[in-house]
Amino acid sequence: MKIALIGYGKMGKAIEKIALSRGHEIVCKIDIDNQDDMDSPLFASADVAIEFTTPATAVANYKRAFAQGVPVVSGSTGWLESMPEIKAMCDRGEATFFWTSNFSLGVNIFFAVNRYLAAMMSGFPQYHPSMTEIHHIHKLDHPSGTAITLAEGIIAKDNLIKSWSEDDDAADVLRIDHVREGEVPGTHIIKWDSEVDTITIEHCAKSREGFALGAVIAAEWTVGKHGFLTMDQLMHGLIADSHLLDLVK
Ligand SMILES: NC(=O)C1=CN([C@@H]2O[C@H](COP(=O)(O)OP(=O)(O)OC[C@H]3O[C@@H](n4cnc5c(N)ncnc54)[C@H](OP(=O)(O)O)[C@@H]3O)[C@@H](O)[C@H]2O)C=CC1
Ligand SMILES: O=C(O)C1=N[C@H](C(=O)O)C[C@H](O)C1
Repeated sequence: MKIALIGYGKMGKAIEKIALSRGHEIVCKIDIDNQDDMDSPLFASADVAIEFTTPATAVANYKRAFAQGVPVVSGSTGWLESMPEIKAMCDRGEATFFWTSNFSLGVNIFFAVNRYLAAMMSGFPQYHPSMTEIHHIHKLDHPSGTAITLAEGIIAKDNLIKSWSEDDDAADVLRIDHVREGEVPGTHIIKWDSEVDTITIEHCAKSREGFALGAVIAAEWTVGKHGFLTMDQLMHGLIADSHLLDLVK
């Protein structure tokens, strides 16, 4: 598979390593100083572009790749207000796009566990949830995209929690705190607290390798497909008994 990398930072470099080890070819690397190469025939020759840049630059990159007819797999976070516009482009047949807040297969299992636990908690109103995400000091956005996905899972499954917030502790609100320290790759902790006990679930990434491997697997899966593609679809293809995932959708 011919891959164009858009963004050659921490994730771009981790993805390059995994992609080469799986026999793929990197046909071009776009970074802040050679963005016009996205208009080149070399970029257009890619089977897929993998985009990891910044909240401020991601959407313009997607549109530039779509204009060249190149499908995009992206993990950039902090731009979700533009998601309806990007989805509409896919629905009109103008683009092929795969995005997830977290490509780690382990995190996607964690998403399912989170939804399952939240559904159970609808029957136990004495428990109230809160979330903490911990990342490296270079991260530009908060809360993390992963924390937002986890929060959406809780809101969808728990009858009592109606919204999330970074500063509101009301009974029907899920509070999300963020911590920025050192070079932490990404940790997400959800606590369900009652008067008598606390139930905690946690996912802790040990490195960026899991994100990068998931992004390359998603790119392999995307080639030849069309429209708006999701990690849920990919996870259904990956686990032997996809009925298990339907239980916690
Ligand atoms: N979904 C997932 O699984 C994951 C998502 N992420 C998300 O991915 C994004 C990138 O993370 P990370 O690699 O750690 O960040 P980095 O800052 O290490 O890398 C971003 C790179 O993009 C470059 N860049 C900035 N603007 C442009 C542009 N317009 N076109 C091309 N390249 C550009 C930057 O260049 P320069 O440094 O010169 O500015 C930098 O090299 C973040 O939004 C993060 O939240 C991260 C990990 C996993
Ligand atoms: O910026 C990061 O590093 C990460 N960003 C993603 C997010 O915002 O959820 C995924 C992962 O946690 C690492």
